[in-house]
Amino acid sequence: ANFKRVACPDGKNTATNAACCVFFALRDDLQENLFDEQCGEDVHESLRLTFHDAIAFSPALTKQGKFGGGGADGSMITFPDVEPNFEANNGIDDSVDALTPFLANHNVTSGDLIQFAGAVGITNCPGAPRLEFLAGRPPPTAPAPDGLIPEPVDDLDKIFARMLDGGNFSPAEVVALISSHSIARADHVDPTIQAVPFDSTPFVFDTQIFTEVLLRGVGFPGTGGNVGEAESPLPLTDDEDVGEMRLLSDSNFARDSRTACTWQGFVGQQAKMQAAFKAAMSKLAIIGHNRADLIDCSEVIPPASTVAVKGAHFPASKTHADIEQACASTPFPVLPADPGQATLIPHCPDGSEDDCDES
Ligand code: HEM
Ligand SMILES: [Ca+2]
Ligand SMILES: [Ca+2]
Ligand SMILES: [Mn+2]
Repeated sequence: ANFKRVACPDGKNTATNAACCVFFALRDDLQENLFDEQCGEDVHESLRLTFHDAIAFSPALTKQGKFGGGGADGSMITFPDVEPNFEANNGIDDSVDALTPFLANHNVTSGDLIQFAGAVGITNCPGAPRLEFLAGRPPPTAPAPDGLIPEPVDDLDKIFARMLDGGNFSPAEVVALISSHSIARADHVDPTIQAVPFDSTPFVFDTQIFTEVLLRGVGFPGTGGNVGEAESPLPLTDDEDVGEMRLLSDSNFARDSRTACTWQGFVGQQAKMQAAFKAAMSKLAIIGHNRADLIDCSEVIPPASTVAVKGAHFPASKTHADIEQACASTPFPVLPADPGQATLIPHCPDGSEDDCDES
């Protein structure tokens, strides 16, 4: 092996492989001009885009002689008038529009840009692991066909089959990937409210998503009756501080006998969740490619956030009695409860209620 580092043309950095050099400036540009070094909306939407670009890949379709999509190939960005218009990609155009300008100033492919942005972005989120980043995805050849993105209304048989076909993911790996919903807010599930968080800490990559989705649902934030939505334990809403939303699919993962124990097993287990998410993301990020064809540029990803993360807890007004135990073999762990009445979930990463221009 040759351990000599190459000097990058920027005169500032060295790299294990010359192919990694372009990513240093891209990293700094993304952090300064898109993410603002925060775990805000653009980070969340970039992470969602890593999934929607990658999972649109189907060996099952290829076997039928049809084009099954190119996986993590940047098709979402290169053909912006096709896949972003599919119903299951509603809202993905925000991240496509945000990332596209970076291609003008950085010599990278759209497929590399998407996975790189996701990995860089989540380093702004307390609690998130540092992901692997491999470079060298070729440009996409065509947009993926419709129908390959899981939707919250889909039953679990359908979601598990799609995730197996698309990324060779087991149900346990699907649950690990849902850690991403710890830094996630819905803009399009309920048309009357935007930036509706899936847990009470949408700017922290913690295990609250696994804790809170197991709480008994009591109502809907905004309006009821939306497709793919289940009742939430914390629907309290006040203006921009919209209450928590639960996706029907997340509700099902938490309660289905195939995944309930994996789901509960992440409650309060931050390091275990981080490791499982990182491993599953390593598979997701290279769907449609051979690992051996890519170059490891993980060194360009910033270190993980060192901001301390509060341990798993019941949000104020909730206790162990509100848990709907679904794992048959292991009792739900004992957790502390925040005191007092139910509180609103802040709309902004800095904890304020408005003026952060994040929707
Ligand atoms: C497998 C089943 C999944 C379903 C049914 C699903 C569904 C959804 C839905 C409906 C939204 C709300 C979109 C909106 O209305 O704005 C959402 C948001 C999000 N999803 Fe998923 N998702 C799944 C898996 C994943 C995976 C595997 C990832 C990443 C690895 C991911 C990352 C995200 C993120 C980060 C957001 C928040 C985006 C934002 O805050 O703007 N999801 N998901
Ligand atoms: Ca794609
Ligand atoms: Ca969270
Ligand atoms: Mn959003």
